[in-house]
Amino acid sequence: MISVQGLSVTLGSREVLHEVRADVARGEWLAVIGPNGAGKSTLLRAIMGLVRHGGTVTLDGLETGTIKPRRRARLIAYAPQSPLLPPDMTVFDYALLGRTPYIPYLGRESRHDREVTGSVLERLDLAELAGRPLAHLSGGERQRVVLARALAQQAPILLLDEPTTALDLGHQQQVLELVDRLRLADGLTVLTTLHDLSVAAQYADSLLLVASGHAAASGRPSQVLTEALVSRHFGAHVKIEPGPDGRPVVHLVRGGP
Ligand SMILES: Nc1ncnc2c1ncn2[C@@H]1O[C@H](COP(=O)(O)OP(=O)(O)OP(=O)(O)O)[C@@H](O)[C@H]1O
Repeated sequence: MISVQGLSVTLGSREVLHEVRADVARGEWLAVIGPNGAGKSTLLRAIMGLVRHGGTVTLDGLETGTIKPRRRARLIAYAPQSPLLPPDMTVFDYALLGRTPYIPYLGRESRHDREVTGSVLERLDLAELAGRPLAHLSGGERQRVVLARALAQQAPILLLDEPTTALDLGHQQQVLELVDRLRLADGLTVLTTLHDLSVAAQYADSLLLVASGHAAASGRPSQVLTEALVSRHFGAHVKIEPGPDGRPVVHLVRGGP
């Protein structure tokens, strides 16, 4: 569904990504992990066509450069890490922007568009805030509104850049479970960056470890999350054990590195 081949990005005079390769099959969840500044967000932005890049990105077999914007918006939804939000726009109107690819030129949103938007807000605990201007939200509420807009788009590919950083534990679980349910029910293909390695291992089918702009490792969570790789690329001293479901859980070891 998503195929990235030989992807390189230069920002300013620095090559931020070098020949990165990634494949995500329909209905799969790939989590991109890696230290700060590794190039994770840049990878997502390149897949979205928001930064110039070398190499190819294909979505559902189509090279991104050849997809018309409206078609692309029906194919892929993207929730950036911290987008600029129009302060006076209400939560509902902002989430409704996700329906733009379905609204006819010079037309208005349909009842169905409003229903989809309302249902996404409901599922993200935002229904009560629907009329609130974006400037009057907490950081975690803002983050969920950005996600609501992406989910309202109902695209089969979902790109989420650090979707849970500002969320409390309950809302983290709510968001990740919702994405997982949509993936299992509708065959959504999910690519997300995640800083919490245990969470990434728990939800994703496979992990891509990006370090200094290179794909340093990829595969099943237990193949990528080894103490040696985490120590080498994150400079962290950790203990990794299988959790109750057999997937790796990463513990920080006090006193290191
Ligand atoms: N416009 C720019 N010009 C030059 N360098 C840039 C530019 N934008 C980002 N970078 C650099 O590109 C590198 C990759 O940034 P990116 O945001 O992709 O990292 P990341 O892995 O998502 O990091 P984090 O975990 O901190 O969010 C960083 O070193 C960053 O400083």
